[in-house]
Amino acid sequence: MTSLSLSNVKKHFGRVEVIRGVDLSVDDGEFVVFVGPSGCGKSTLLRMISGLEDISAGVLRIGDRIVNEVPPARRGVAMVFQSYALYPHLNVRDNMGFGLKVRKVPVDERARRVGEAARTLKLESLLDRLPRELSGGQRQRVAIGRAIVGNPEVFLFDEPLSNLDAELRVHMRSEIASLHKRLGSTMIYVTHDQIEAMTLADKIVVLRDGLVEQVGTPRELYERPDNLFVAQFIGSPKMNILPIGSVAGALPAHPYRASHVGMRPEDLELTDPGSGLVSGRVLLSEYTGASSLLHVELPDGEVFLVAYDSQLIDADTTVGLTIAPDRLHFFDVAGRRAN
Ligand SMILES: Nc1ncnc2c1ncn2[C@@H]1O[C@H](COP(=O)(O)OP(=O)(O)OP(=O)(O)O)[C@@H](O)[C@H]1O
Repeated sequence: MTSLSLSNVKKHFGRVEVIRGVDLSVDDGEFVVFVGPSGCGKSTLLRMISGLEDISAGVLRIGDRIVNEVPPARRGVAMVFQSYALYPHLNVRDNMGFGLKVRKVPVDERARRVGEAARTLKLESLLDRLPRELSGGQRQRVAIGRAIVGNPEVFLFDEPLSNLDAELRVHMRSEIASLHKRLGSTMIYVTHDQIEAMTLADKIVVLRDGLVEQVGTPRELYERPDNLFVAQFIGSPKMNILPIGSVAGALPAHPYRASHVGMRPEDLELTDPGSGLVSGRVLLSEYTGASSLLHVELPDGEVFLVAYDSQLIDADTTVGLTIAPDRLHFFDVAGRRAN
């Protein structure tokens, strides 16, 4: 277990700067998730922490050591990849023990650590199988097992579940959460999946274009996004945003110098046309089981998403939309949170 910090960390590939000055601290035992649009630098940042990419500028500390120049094997980190990266010709036992063998850990110590990791990950009955004889979820468990046996101070996960089908993802997600609880290790995890980020993270880091947009707990990011980008990135379906001018007359009095107002789909309620904040025409009503998602076209052509109970509403019906005043998110002209 250990803490970790990045100070003004940068990365150039040739003349292109893809990580443009990141400051971040990760506490001992914390589960931190990196999210952000494709190409924003999540994997690059993770690979810089692991030592697979060098650091162009800034300082990376793991524990109280500066590790910029420390080779990957000496950083006390272990990385789990999306592609599993198992050796196809080695069985599960040897895949898990490979790193220990390279480090010349004695045979019985190796066997003990592999046995313990296999028990933790319920792989005991599979130790003699080759990777091709395993399911995707079992392969990923072996990859995690290989990380565990090295007894790392920090686990790094690069989209470890994205090759799995939906059901297995949910299952493995809960396994990773319980692994974190059991080991208490520091973990950094890259994902595209909002639910993974929201459910696993103690702290989410939202990246955009090589910079940190906001760091916070899932609840902080969801309930008080710092800016328009985070407001629209976190949450699915995403937050509806309107220029303040289009609803100014209907908004409750407020002291904010705001240029945009945001409303989460699940905070909106239907009301009689003309009586709410805005009115619009139902374009589409999508039934998703537990709830429906209404697409409502406002007079200026904006389409609002509204999460609604399971009842469907006919297309072309005109509806009013209302929201509790304390559920409104205000943003200033620069896109920063105003309330
Ligand atoms: N070896 C490399 N050489 C040049 N450019 C690279 C290299 N690796 C990554 N990049 C660029 O750096 C930027 C960040 O890439 P990175 O893979 O870190 O993004 P990401 O957020 O993980 O994306 P994704 O979600 O699509 O996996 C991208 O613009 C990418 O094209």
